[in-house]
Parts: sequence; C-alpha cells; structure tokens
Amino acid sequence: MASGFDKLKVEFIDQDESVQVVAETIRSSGEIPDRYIRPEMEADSVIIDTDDYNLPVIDMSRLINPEFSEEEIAKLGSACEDWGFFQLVNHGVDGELLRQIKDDITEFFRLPLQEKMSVAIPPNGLQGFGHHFVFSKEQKLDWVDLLFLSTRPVEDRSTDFWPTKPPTFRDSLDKYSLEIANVSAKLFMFMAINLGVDEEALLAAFKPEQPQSVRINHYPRCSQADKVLGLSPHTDGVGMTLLLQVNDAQGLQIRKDGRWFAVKNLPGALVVNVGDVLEILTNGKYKSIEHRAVINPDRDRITLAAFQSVPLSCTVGPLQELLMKGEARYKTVDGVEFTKGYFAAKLEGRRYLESLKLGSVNVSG
Ligand SMILES: O=C(O)CCC(=O)C(=O)O
Ligand SMILES: [Fe+2]
Repeated sequence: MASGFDKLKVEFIDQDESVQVVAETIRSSGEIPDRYIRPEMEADSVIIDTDDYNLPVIDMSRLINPEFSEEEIAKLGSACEDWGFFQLVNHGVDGELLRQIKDDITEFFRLPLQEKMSVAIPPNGLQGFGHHFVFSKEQKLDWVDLLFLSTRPVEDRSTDFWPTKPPTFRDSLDKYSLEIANVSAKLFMFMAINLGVDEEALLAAFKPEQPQSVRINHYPRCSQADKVLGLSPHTDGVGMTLLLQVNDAQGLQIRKDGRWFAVKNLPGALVVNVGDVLEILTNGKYKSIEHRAVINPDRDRITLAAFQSVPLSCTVGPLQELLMKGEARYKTVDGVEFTKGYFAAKLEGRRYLESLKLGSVNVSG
C-alpha cells in the first residue's frame, strides 16, 4: 500500500554509486572523489571529552516511578530546553530484541551490494537503500549508505522495500518500531507535564496515525575521515528522534554554543532529540538542535534513527494552551505544507524552521 510519502512530490537525481564501494576503492588508491570532500571540516573546532559537556542522562525508570517522577521530569524539561538532546537509560526496550535488530542490521549491510540493491530507492523515491536527497550533480555527497523506511502506521508500510535478508529483519524492525512508538508516547506525556499542559496535548498533535519512519545509516570507515562527512549538519523535521547506536563506534556531533560537541556513546542508552515540530509545538521552549555525523578512519559505524513525525492531515503550530501564557513565535501551517517546506529547504541547505518564526525573536539555541 502507498505510504504517506507518496503524496509528496520530490525530484532527486539518481545516484547508484554505493559509498561502501567508494570506500573500498579508495582504500587501495587513496583518492577520495571530489564530491565527498568537505573543505569546511578543517575550520570546525570540536570539543571532545570535557566533563562540562556531557549530554544530560534521563532515566525512564525514574520518570515512571511516582517517588522520583517529579524530579526526573524537571531534568527532562531542562535537557529539552538547554540541549535539545539527552541520553535515555532504562528505556524498557527488550534487551533480546535490541540484540536481534542490531545483528539483523549489521548482517543486511554486510550483504553483497547486488542483494542490497534489491531494495534500492527508485527514481524520485524516498524509501529503500541508497543515497538520500541527491538533487544536483554539483551537490556534495554524504559518506553514508542508508536504508530509509516508513514503519508506522503499519498499514502504510511499503513492504517491497523491507529487506528479506536476513530473514529475521522484518520481524525485528516491526517489533522495534512498536517499542519505540511506546517509548516516545511516554516521553511526550512527561514533556507535556513539564510544560504544564494537558498530559495528552503533545501526543494529540501526532494522532491519529503517529507516523514513524526509520533511517538506518551505515557509515563506512575512511582513511581520510577528516575530509568527509557522514551526515551534513541538519535539524530533524519531525517531533522526536530516538537514535540507536548499532555498534559502539562514535560519530554523532551536536552544535552547542557555536561549537561542535562530540556525543560519547553511553552503552545501552538511546540518544533522543527534539525535532523541529516539537520546537514549534512548545513555542520555542524546547530546542531542535543542529547535528551531524562524522566518520572514523578505522571503524565502520551503524546507527538507526527512528523519527516520530506528524500526520500530513494535521496542523503544526504552537500549542493553544501555551498561547494563553504568551504570544505565538511560530506560524501555524498544515502537515503537507510543513513536510514539503522541510524537504524543499533541506535541498537548498536552509533550515525551514527559521522561515516559520514570527517577528525577529530568536529562540534557537
Ligand atoms: O547517525 C547519527 O549519529 C545521526 C543520525 C541522524 O541525525 C539522522 O539520521 O537524522
Ligand atoms: Fe538527525
């Protein structure tokens, strides 16, 4: 059945070169194709390993425990306001399922290219294996092969793009998708409490479908890792993103106070971030923060980003309950306009969020 994505017309240039193949070729020749070279990388300063800059850690077992809930909800609120990112521990996702999905994803990316191409992104399509957002011959390319799939609502899945190898892949992703939908629903509820609005108010913005998609990223190692970029700086045009580190290689960086900060993997945690929609719904209280992925010289990295997005039938604007306390800082637009605007701006390297701000108030981090 057709997914919500099919209602959005996007035109991309076909790009059948796999980064994995490029990476293997340059291992012998040492030559990185110019399209992957990012001169801007040299100018950026990155902070690593300083104790002042640890992402907040939020504990789901404390959020749901009446004894600690109030304290943990306050911490959650500060994390969303000050960082727009946090590490979620004790999230309750079944350990055996996590092991299985990590194995399945790793095995999928190990398949010969020809096998992976059986679920390749078709011309002008969004779902499947390959590159995302290739819209001009001049555009710099990200050092990543990815598998993008719409996972919820279940009846909107385009299963043609769901790998059948390894055989457990579909079942693991199906189960994981449900677990993540439940975790994010709980987080939206605790965030609503923190914001002082009705408990269901945030979740309601994502109903009835509570759409979810996943972007499974495979970043091959690169001998000249400091010259390429796994994922260009961006914000997520969704409600919330929950990132699973499939192996323990590092690579996520977030922009804080004008500098790039390397996120240290916390074993077992999900990295959660506020998306553009949540920034708008909260009228700028929670921040959607720019982030990117860098490449390692000696290790491949694999991640799974699960995006909780808004239905195309909804409206995206500051919550009415919050507007009783202050003026709207963002325009309200419908779901189709929002999603099209996000994709169009992204193709031009702009942040769509900026264009939705009202007046000159600058509320971004
Ligand atoms: O792989 C990562 O570390 C970041 C992924 C991400 O930001 C995304 O897929 O939107
Ligand atoms: Fe992202």
